Amino acid sequence: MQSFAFHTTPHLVFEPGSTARLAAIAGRKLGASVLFVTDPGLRRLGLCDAALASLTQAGHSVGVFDAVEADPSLDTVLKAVEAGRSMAATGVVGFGGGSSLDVAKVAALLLGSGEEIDGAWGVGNAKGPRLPLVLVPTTAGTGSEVTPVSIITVGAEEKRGVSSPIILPDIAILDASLTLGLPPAITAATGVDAMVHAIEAYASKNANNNPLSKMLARQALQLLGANIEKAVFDGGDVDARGAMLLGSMLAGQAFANSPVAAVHALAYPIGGTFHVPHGLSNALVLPHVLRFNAPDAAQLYAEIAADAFPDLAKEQGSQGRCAAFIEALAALSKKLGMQTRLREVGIGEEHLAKMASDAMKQQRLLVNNPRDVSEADALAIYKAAW
Ligand SMILES: NC(=O)c1ccc[n+]([C@@H]2O[C@H](COP(=O)([O-])OP(=O)(O)OC[C@H]3O[C@@H](n4cnc5c(N)ncnc54)[C@H](O)[C@@H]3O)[C@@H](O)[C@H]2O)c1
Ligand SMILES: [Fe+2]
Repeated sequence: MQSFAFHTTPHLVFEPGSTARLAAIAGRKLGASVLFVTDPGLRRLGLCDAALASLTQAGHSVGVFDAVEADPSLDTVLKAVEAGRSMAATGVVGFGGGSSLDVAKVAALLLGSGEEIDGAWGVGNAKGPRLPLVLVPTTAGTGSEVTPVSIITVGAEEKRGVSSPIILPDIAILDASLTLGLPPAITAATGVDAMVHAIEAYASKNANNNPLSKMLARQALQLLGANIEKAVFDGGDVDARGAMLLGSMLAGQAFANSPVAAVHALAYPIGGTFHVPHGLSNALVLPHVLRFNAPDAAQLYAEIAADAFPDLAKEQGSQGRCAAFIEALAALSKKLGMQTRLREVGIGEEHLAKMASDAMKQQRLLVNNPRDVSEADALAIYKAAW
């Protein structure tokens, strides 16, 4: 049997309303002075209030850094670190979507170790130790609360990653009540992102592809497939919201240990350059990348097709079931009201060549793809998606 290693967040709490008990759940881990990292929209909506009250009532002094933007920049990370230094932070809470969680992860690393970000980019280069870290996701998408990855935008358009088990948090708190007001478009995009994590983890060619990730990916697809429409069209359905949050976490655990591939590699130039939300970027290329991969991955896609879409169990043969799976994914994006073509999100055809060349920089992801992708292949995929 193939050898593998598996890392995940050691302490998980899944309970609606649990952020009101954040300080009790964290115990003494966070120390006296807590840097709370979030975004301005969540602050305005009052979603952070229960968590903040819990921390202050437990006697922590709390500094709120609420300037995280979507696809956060390096500048934002450095400002968060500065805020943490000026209050002598002893612990960090990340509260929000993937953007806030990713900033909190790197801030905890740089504050704890004093290392420079330049030496931490890439896989396994962070030195640590980091400050104690608690993450609270408010979208059901990235799974960042259980991944060793932080994605930061560097310069005008390059998305770069820090990947190291050191930035897995001590605790992840999954409170589905926080996601009840997540707008339909963000619910759809983040939900599809989670589905892509499960699909790419399952079919990953990575040497560490392992049975735990495969099992988690399938369970994730069952939860996400059965609940994504309910969550988008009836956002107040707490059971559907809980299933999406759990599904995104399971998909996160899967891809944290069996990494994502060409869908993400081709999505990053769309998000980085054109500021299209991460989940939508993935959805735009998803059917086209899967069609490209099908000659080498039909069997794998056929294995998971009925997890996401139970009706596909009736499709006979792996080729037919794979093709039906890809069509069902394309139809899902449409049903959820998402744009389905690159031209619909304002990308001119003249940009496709540069995007294909940028996608080639994501070799850390492309090496995991079940089929080799050349720059010409990437361009053909973008053209099909245009
Ligand atoms: N670390 C990882 O493993 C990983 C994996 C995938 C993606 N990412 C990164 O995560 C980022 C995307 O994160 P995201 O998709 O979660 O979105 P996000 O964090 O950028 O948030 C998107 C918007 O949703 C709003 N929002 C979030 N939660 C809400 C709620 N409960 N109610 C109302 N509004 C809410 C935010 O205020 C924001 O305006 C990208 O930078 C992407 O590259 C990281
Ligand atoms: Fe993603």
